[in-house]
Formats: sequence, C-alpha cells, structure tokens
Amino acid sequence: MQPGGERVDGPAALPPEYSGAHAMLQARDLWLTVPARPGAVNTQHGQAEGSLHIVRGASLDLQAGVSLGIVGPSGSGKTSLLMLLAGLERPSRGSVRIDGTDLAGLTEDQRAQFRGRSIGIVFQSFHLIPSMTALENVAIPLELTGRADASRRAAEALEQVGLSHRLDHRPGQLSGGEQQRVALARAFAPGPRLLLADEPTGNLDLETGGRVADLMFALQRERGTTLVLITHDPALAARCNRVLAVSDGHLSEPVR
Ligand SMILES: Nc1ncnc2c1ncn2[C@@H]1O[C@H](COP(=O)(O)OP(=O)(O)OP(=O)(O)O)[C@@H](O)[C@H]1O
Repeated sequence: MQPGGERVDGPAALPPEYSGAHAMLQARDLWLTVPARPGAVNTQHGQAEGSLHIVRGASLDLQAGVSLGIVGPSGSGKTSLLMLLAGLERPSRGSVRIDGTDLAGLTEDQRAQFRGRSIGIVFQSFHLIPSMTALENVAIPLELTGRADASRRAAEALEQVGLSHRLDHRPGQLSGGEQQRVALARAFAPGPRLLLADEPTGNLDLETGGRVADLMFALQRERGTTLVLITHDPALAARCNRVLAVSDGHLSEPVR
C-alpha cells in the first residue's frame, strides 16, 4: 500500500461537501492482528508464532457515491477488511472514518446505532431471519433505528426490488435470488450512505447473480450510495468505478 492510501475519486457531479479532500469512507493503516493458536507456528506469513496479521496496513479514501470492487484469493483477508470497515471488528491499529465519524470514538451501542442508520451490509448467504416474513426482515433494521413507519417503508423497499407479491413469504419459501433481493431491500431501506457487500452473488447461479448485481448497482447509483463490493468475480468487480486487490492482508492495485 502506498503511503496515504488509495484515493478513489467520485463521479463529476458530487455534492460540494464530498468533493475534494473530504472522503466519505476513510480507512487509515488498518491492521487486524489476532493471537495464533497457543503452540501453533504461524507459517502463513513466515513470522514467529504468537500473532497472525490478517489485515496488514490497509488504507483507502472513497468519495461519496463511488463503487469500489475488492478482489483477492480465498483467505486473503477480504471479509476481515469489510468487517473492519463496518465496525464489526475492532482494528488492532488504524482508524475508520465514515462521513467524518471515527468508529473508534463510539461505544458498542453507538456503533450499532450508527451502523443501523449509515451502513447497509449484504452477505453471500443472505442472513435473513428464517422465522420472519420478507416484510418483517426488512422492517427490523428500520424499527431498531426508531422509524415509526417501518412497515410501510419496508413494503416500499420490497416493491423497489420487485417483491411486492412476496411480502408474507418466509425465506424458506423464496428462491436464492429472491432472498438476496430481500437482503438488498433490507440493506437499502434505512437509506445508508455506505453499502458493504460480501460476495452478494456468490450463492447464486450466473443468470440470477447477474440480475441481483444489476439491481444492486441500479439502487446504488439511484441513491448515490458509496459501495464496497467484495467478489471473486473479476467481471463483477470491473463494474465498479475502481478495483483494488487484497493479497495476504495487503490492499493494492490488482495485477493485470
Ligand atoms: N478471528 C480470527 N481468528 C483467527 N483467524 C482468522 C480470524 N478471522 C479470519 N481469520 C483468518 O484470516 C484469513 C482471512 O480470512 P477472511 O475471511 O478475511 O478471508 P477472505 O479473503 O474473505 O476469504 P474468502 O474469499 O474465502 O471468504 C483466513 O485464513 C481466516 O481463517
């Protein structure tokens, strides 16, 4: 990683507060270091036993409304990096600022509230609550952030992903593509400034995955949401404004 991190510029018509030096998402020298198993020799990075550096000095600046694809081999640290950006993991070193808020300055509860309002997350395996209907799954984050009209907004969000005829279906009664569309509705419904997507098409066949990706990019552009997309698929990553690669915990320009 170059000193100062990777700068990813936004589209031409950015609001003034997010142009220039004001990055919407700013990660600085992020490290995630965990203890290696007692007695285990850490050969992964050729270093002494005792600690495992899963993310190693990742930095980036991302302007509002920009999409960034992150590629890299299995086990290289992509999901771990995303967890740091979401504030779901605490960095061992470094900082994450989103819309000017330093995640380290928030308590656990404040971070959860902040995430609920400002960050949408989409996972490979959907992570819907099986006992709840599509409508309830989408309404939950809205209720948690205190929206009085959660149910109406959830219904609108499901309509926007073409699922107004599936409001009362539980995840087990939905196809994989439909479940991921529910997950997209859930992620976008609170109007997040940042969407973090971890292999959102990884559990879907090519055609269904393509349709889910089309929908995700359409919503992202329409809402001006900043997107960080993790994927194994170079073609999907290439749909983003910019692509970076993770290798052995390092973030860098991908090798072409
Ligand atoms: N809390 C943890 N403790 C120990 N090792 C961990 C922890 N979290 C992740 N790892 C290890 O760090 C490495 C990176 O994991 P990560 O899930 O970030 O990779 P990835 O690039 O997302 O992989 P994949 O593409 O297969 O999902 C893996 O070897 C994983 O086993």
